[in-house]
Amino acid sequence: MNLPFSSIHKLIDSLTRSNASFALYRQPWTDEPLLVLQEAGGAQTVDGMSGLNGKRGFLMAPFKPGGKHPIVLIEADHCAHGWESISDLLAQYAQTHAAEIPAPPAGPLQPSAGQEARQETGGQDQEAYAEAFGRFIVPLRQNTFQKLVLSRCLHRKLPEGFSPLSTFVNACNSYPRMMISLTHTPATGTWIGSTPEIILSGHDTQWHTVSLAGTMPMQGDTMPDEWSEKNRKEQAFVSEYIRKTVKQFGSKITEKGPYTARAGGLVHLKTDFSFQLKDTSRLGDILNELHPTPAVCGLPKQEAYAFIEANEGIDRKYYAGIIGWLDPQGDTSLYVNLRCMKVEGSESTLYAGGGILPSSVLEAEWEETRQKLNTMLNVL
Ligand SMILES: C=C(O[C@H]1C=CC=C(C(=O)O)[C@@H]1O)C(=O)O
Repeated sequence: MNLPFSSIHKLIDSLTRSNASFALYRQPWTDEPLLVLQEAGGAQTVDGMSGLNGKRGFLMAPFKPGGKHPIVLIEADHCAHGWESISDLLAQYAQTHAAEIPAPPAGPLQPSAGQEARQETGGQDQEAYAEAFGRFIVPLRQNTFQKLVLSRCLHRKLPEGFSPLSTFVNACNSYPRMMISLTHTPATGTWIGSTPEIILSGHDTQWHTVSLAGTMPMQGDTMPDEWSEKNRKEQAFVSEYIRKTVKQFGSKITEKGPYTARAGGLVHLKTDFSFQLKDTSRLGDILNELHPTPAVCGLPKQEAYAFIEANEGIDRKYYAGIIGWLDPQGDTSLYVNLRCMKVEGSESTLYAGGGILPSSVLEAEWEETRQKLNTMLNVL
């Protein structure tokens, strides 16, 4: 994917410092950027996932919806696809909203060679992660939980001349299999992500979700496919949960997998679930049951949800939440917001987690989160 004209490039970057609400995204295996832009004001907030029933728009739901992190729906007052139409739309928008768009910062749009400030400014260090791992492993080994997902965050100083749009385009070019997004609303702030995990997609009666878990690094250009017992179990828990949930809502369920699927420099175990829905007016209810799947939370679900909030030691915000286009009358493509970062001022916060079972080993889990964090670090 190429960058748009420099004026549009600067404008998109400036919008991430304004009160505008927009989502720029690219679907897997396409080369076309899509823009959803709300005409004015903060995006609509929705009470609970079921409040999404019948609604249409670009959705950002946090891991745990609540006061500080609302479920947000960007209204599709304007939609465009391809840089040409996006440029036309944004040029018009800039004319009518000139007073609200901050001037671009002086200096180069893209960092020049050797300028990448790979400076860590904090986040969870290995010691804090080890302590959290200790808190998670005890109830797992006591069989209170079957699985828990432990996450961490990493703060990085942004490189000089950092451009959200350049990072978005870099991610599009580096990760053809993933859904890439650059989103901004006053309530959520700015997020950039590169996710491999669909939570719900489809149209009319034909619907799809996946169970994705278990991780190994790519071996050069080869996808490894010798999965450990731990990885298989970890993914089987997710499949079991999804199978049960899909049965509540859908019919004619078919399953394919588990098989090895690539996601950037990593591979995961994946199972596809296809099913039919009689009516699409309750997509919010389905999301309410599906989210958070044991790929990002744990089992039993409600207890794991509460345990993670009390013991993980980080605020996941919109990481491990839901991101994407919701349209009960048209096409829906919603993803779990993984391999993502929040951009704020001169800093970014990157997030990654991994499934912990009683047999988990601290060092291996830390290494896995490090590899997952590299997905976004590599395009920064
Ligand atoms: C929770 C994350 O990944 C999930 C998806 C695939 C594999 C996972 C794993 O192996 O633990 C996680 O369940 C993350 O990327 O932060």
